[in-house]
Amino acid sequence: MASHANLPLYEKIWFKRTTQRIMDTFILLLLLRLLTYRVLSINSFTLTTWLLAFLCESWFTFTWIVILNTKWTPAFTITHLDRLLQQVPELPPVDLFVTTANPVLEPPVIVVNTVLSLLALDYPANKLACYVSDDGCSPLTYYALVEASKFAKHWVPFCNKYNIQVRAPFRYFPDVSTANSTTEDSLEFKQDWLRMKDMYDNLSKKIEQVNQKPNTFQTDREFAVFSNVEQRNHPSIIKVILENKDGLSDGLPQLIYISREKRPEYPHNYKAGAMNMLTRVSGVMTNAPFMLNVDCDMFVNNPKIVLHAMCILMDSKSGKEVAFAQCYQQFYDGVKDDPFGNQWVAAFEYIIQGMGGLQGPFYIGTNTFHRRNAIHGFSPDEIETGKKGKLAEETLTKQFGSSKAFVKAVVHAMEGVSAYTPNDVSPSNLVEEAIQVANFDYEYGTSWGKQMGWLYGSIAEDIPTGINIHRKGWRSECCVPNPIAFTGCAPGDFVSTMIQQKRWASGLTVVFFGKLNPILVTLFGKIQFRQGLSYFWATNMGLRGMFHVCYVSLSAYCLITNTNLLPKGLGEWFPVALFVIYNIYTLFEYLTIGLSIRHWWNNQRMLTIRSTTAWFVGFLSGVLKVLGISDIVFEVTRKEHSSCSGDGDDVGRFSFDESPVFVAGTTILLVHLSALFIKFLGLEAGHSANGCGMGEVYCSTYLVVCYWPFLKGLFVRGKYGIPFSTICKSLVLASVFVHFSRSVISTPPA
Ligand SMILES: O=c1ccn([C@@H]2O[C@H](COP(=O)(O)OP(=O)(O)O[C@H]3O[C@H](CO)[C@@H](O)[C@H](O)[C@H]3O)[C@@H](O)[C@H]2O)c(=O)[nH]1
Ligand SMILES: [Mn+2]
Repeated sequence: MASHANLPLYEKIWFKRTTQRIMDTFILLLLLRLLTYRVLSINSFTLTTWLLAFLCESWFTFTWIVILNTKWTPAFTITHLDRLLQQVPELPPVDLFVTTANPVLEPPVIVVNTVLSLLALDYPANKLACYVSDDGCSPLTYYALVEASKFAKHWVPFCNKYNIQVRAPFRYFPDVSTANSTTEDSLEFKQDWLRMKDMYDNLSKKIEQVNQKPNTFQTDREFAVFSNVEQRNHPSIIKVILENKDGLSDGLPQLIYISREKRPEYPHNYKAGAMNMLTRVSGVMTNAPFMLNVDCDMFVNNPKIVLHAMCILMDSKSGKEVAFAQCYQQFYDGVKDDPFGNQWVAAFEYIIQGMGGLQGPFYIGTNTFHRRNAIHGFSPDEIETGKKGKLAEETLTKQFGSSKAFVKAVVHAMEGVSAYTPNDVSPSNLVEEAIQVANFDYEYGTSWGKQMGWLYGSIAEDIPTGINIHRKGWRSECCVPNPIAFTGCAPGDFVSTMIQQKRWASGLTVVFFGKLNPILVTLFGKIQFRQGLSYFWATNMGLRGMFHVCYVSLSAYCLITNTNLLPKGLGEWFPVALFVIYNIYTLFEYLTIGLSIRHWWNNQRMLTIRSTTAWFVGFLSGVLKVLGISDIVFEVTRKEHSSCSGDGDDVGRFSFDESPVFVAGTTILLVHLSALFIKFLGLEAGHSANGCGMGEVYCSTYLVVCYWPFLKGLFVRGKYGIPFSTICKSLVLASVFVHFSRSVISTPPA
């Protein structure tokens, strides 16, 4: 037994994918070949065409190098639970954060299931406190949580007794096979199972009923605080729903509901604001050295996950520099073969795992275990020195705000995990202190959201928050236990997917052009070179969209004007080879990890669609925000009970709305259709000797094939059709493009 004493709690295994390296290099050589062609053929193009093509192709080549850099030295981690329990007899407390913002898009029954799965974690209950932040300030969400806490008194013991794996009831019960236990006490189990199912059905019915008749609340004293509140104008509301006063390890974790103060004239910084508030409120109440953050739809799929994460964060050697352990995101009931390209299976496998071998994965906003000290903005060295020489209280107040209780918590946290002592005052007696730190004016003049915590200014708060942590010298690790730690809800349709993509692109564009630009932080911070390159890739999503649109327009322009972009004749082989090899290779990548050909094609098609629409539009709105011309709001994605619950046959069908994203898409489609039309009818404007060849025709055809769902959308009315106004706008834009191209070519150079 004692032999475990000094063994590491987790191991990191690096591995090599040789085929991948060979193929990557080969594709890189072809890209370089295209670039050389471009450089050598400068005289056969007009200057603008040449310059644009050159810029785009250099950008694509550079992007390819950056991707290689991210993918080439992947690593995964193995955690040793048995060693943890022997080396760390006293497990550290963990605060659990759940954020919700909109009771309509995020139905309370989903939030409740996430919370139930957290309350039922396989970890000493007296070490867990679950904090729910409700930016929707919805009495319904609160009511659902209160009812769920009653159910939890039965649900948690049931899960523990039978060692249930999926502890979110709405995922557990529909799977009827769970009712058949193989153990001896199966009769008892069956009875318990039925009893629990009954209670859960009751719970969801209650929530549903109240959902339909919201005025039921007005009579109840407990809900009095919610009367007359507006979502964007109300004082802080904090309700302690469950308390574990006796500190029982087999009792229930504490459960606290919070809706922070909001005033219409003040920004509340969306999710980042909510997370910072949660950090403070939990600091005042329980101040656990580690915090888990999940979105309201990400329920626990592996009840031992906290133990796995603790193996990483509590490891006495390498664990010390780890600021956060990031678990993968996986989605339940995802539409088959990922038609909207939003399940990210391949991305996690290749990109996030690749970063696992560098300074560590990005912080992706959810399913993350954070070290409180890192969120408080300290670097690993500062923790060491802070422990020795005391930091002046004045400085701390300036940084963290005027709450004495919270500043005390910060100092206490710095003393380290082993010095942790639980708060002897129970949360319900600390509500007043907590309200103070949840109020909107608390952060004025402090460092919250600027130097520490979740960063403000970008609606994609996760990546910059991670950059800010990494640049202080911290590392991060992937935590990938089997079964997977959390599963959640991918956007169920095309419109929400595009909303999400646009939000990411605009948010990241703001980061790219800001203080946390990856090049700057690599030069001036402690971000390792290759990590910096990966961040460069992550934050330039919008810019990639811009270059993509530029290239796509260029190829249409060439068709319309009968000029060429790609080499002709014998030289045609290498763009074709590039295209074919790239596709075979990505297909191979998908097949290797067990995905289907259909899945691959859907993702390829969506890559083209989203980068030329949502990323491009996101880029434009990000630039407007950087220039101070307009602001961006966080649009929450709709979460559904089951993404397949939709309209039967229509699952996976593309829906559209009036968003500018679809104007961009429709315009591109119309432009390419006209270009092909012009080419085949021989209506090109110019008749230069250097006319366009087959390369441009292939490009346009490929694009139209990718855009097939849009083409269908042109001829359908209703939800699955492109709105008439969008078609009109796109027609105008497309005509302007065609007309402009033709007029350029017919005007002889001065
Ligand atoms: O004002 C707000 C807006 C959002 N949220 C919460 O933020 C979370 C993420 O929002 P969601 O609409 O689900 O966005 P996704 O695109 O699905 O989320 C991804 O992208 C976000 C950044 O754009 C990250 O914050 C998320 O963690 C990450 O999962 C949800 O729990 C929301 O309730 C708030 O708490 N307050
Ligand atoms: Mn989400």
